[in-house]
Amino acid sequence: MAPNKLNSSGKTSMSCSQAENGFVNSFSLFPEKAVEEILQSPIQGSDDHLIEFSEALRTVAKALRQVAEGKASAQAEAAEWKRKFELERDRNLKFEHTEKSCFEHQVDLDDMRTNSPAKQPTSCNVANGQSGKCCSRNGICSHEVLKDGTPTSDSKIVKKASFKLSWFCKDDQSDQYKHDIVSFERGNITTAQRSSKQISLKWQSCPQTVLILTKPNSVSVQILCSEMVRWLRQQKNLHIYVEPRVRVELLAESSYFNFVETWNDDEEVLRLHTKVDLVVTLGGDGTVLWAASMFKGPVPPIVPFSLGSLGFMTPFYSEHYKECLESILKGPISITLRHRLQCHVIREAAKNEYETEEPMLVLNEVTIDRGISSFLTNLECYCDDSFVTCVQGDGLILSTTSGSTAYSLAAGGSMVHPQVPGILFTPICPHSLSFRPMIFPEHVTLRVQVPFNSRSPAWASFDGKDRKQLAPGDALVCSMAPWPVPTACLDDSTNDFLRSIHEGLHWNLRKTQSFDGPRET
Ligand SMILES: NC(=O)c1ccc[n+]([C@@H]2O[C@H](COP(=O)([O-])OP(=O)(O)OC[C@H]3O[C@@H](n4cnc5c(N)ncnc54)[C@H](O)[C@@H]3O)[C@@H](O)[C@H]2O)c1
Ligand SMILES: Nc1ncnc2c1ncn2[C@@H]1O[C@H](COP(=O)(O)OP(=O)(O)OP(=O)(O)O)[C@@H](O)[C@H]1O
Repeated sequence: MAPNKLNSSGKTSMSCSQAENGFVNSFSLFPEKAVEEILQSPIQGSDDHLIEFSEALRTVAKALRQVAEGKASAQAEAAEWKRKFELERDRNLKFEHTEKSCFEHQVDLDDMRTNSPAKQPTSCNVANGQSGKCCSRNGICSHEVLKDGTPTSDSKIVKKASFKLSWFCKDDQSDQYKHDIVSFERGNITTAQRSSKQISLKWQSCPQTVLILTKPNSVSVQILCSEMVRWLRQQKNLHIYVEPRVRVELLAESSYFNFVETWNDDEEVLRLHTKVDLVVTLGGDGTVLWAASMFKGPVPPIVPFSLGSLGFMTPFYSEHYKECLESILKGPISITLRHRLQCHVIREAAKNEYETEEPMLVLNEVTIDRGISSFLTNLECYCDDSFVTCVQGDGLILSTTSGSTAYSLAAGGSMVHPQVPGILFTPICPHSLSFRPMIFPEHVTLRVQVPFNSRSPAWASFDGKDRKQLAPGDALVCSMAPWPVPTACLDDSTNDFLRSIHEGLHWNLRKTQSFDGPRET
């Protein structure tokens, strides 16, 4: 239930208006009216006893008020926990149901593979009939994330390459998984070893299918795309998927490209992750955002080639595409797991929290702004039901760390290494001198609510696209999505990130001060 809905049910002190950036007026409860009435009447006499008595009464009234406030807030909290528990239980029941049907589906697929051994990848345990045992504790196996072996429209089984993700550190060549170690020995808490090192992807069977996504209306991209398709087919014998628009372009060039596959409807796009081993993007950052937006669930590894003006997420040079793809197809690949945010728009008219529109997944950010309205936006923000602040200004950006170099940066937010899991909370032109940007940890749920008394609606946009109006009473709820976007690194996450801000932004570029001058003696 929305915090303001809790308020509107109006049973507790938490329903007080949050005037002035949410400072709660907690003096709305007067549990002992009788005592108050006595106190309201001015003390006429100057008798010491009378004064003492009235002070004692004041103390009693204060204590009673505190007790009543405490009780009301405990009741509200209990109601909130009960509500959360019920929602969670419903969700789990739904989830269990979905899991069960997925499992049954997977069992069917395993059966199909067992019955047609020629179609099984050789090096994968799952395909060898040990489903569920292939993923050791030392990494993440693709079969846990990407369900493979979905039959295509012509009933062929598409083999999906199996891979393993593991932590990798430069000075340790062993494939061992590193844990975050918290030691409680002798009461000392230490983090002895950090796990967040470079992530490495190792193919366990060869990639078979590549999806190529291209920036539209670019001749250089079109030329590179047809060259790359030929090379991948002739030299690597891969299955190639492209967008319907691109297939038309390729066929206009030559009927040779008849082997290139595409899709007919959105349903097929939703199943793409079950067929595609690798996604190649030819364009700028916008094309990477486009690629990510096509996958509403798990995302196959993306290899982003730079054909835009700036490229914060596109480290690969298109001139060297053959060498790059050779080494990517062979593996291992350094990977940046880019976190995404999952956004739900909750309409005031909805009957409950989960009656929402389709969730939107963003790789950069969700922006809530004033749109074409000239009024100040007024947005109430909550973090896990705790009131954060009320944004009064042009709007608010909730950004991933990958998006930290995009709009959030322009609005004054900090640049954050993309491997850091967090949600940036960056105001756009706040009309308050003290509103500094913030970063929340990954586990929180943020809620941005357009107050009922707002002068105008607000507008939400997702990675700069798909604008949605938020009327007074509507809210946007945002949390970390369970499906990150794995992008291949040219070098590693840190070097790629630093190179992008040096080359893309000329970050902290200044002529070095000369040695030739005054010196401290
Ligand atoms: N004032 C601003 O800086 C501003 C305003 C609106 C949108 N944007 C950004 O544009 C993004 C949409 O990109 P698009 O290419 O579809 O639109 P676009 O074609 O308008 O390009 C926007 C610019 O943002 C850059 N960009 C995108 N993602 C980036 C990232 N993660 N790090 C650094 N730069 C990045 C692109 O390279 C491009 O130069 C939005 O997600 C938003 O972050 C920025
Ligand atoms: N396959 C695609 N289909 C439709 N639109 C796309 C596709 N790929 C990219 N776009 C859109 O095209 C626009 C430009 O793409 P992109 O940012 O990759 O190129 P760019 O503008 O040349 O790069 P840069 O912003 O670095 O100069 C973006 O808004 C993006 O969403």
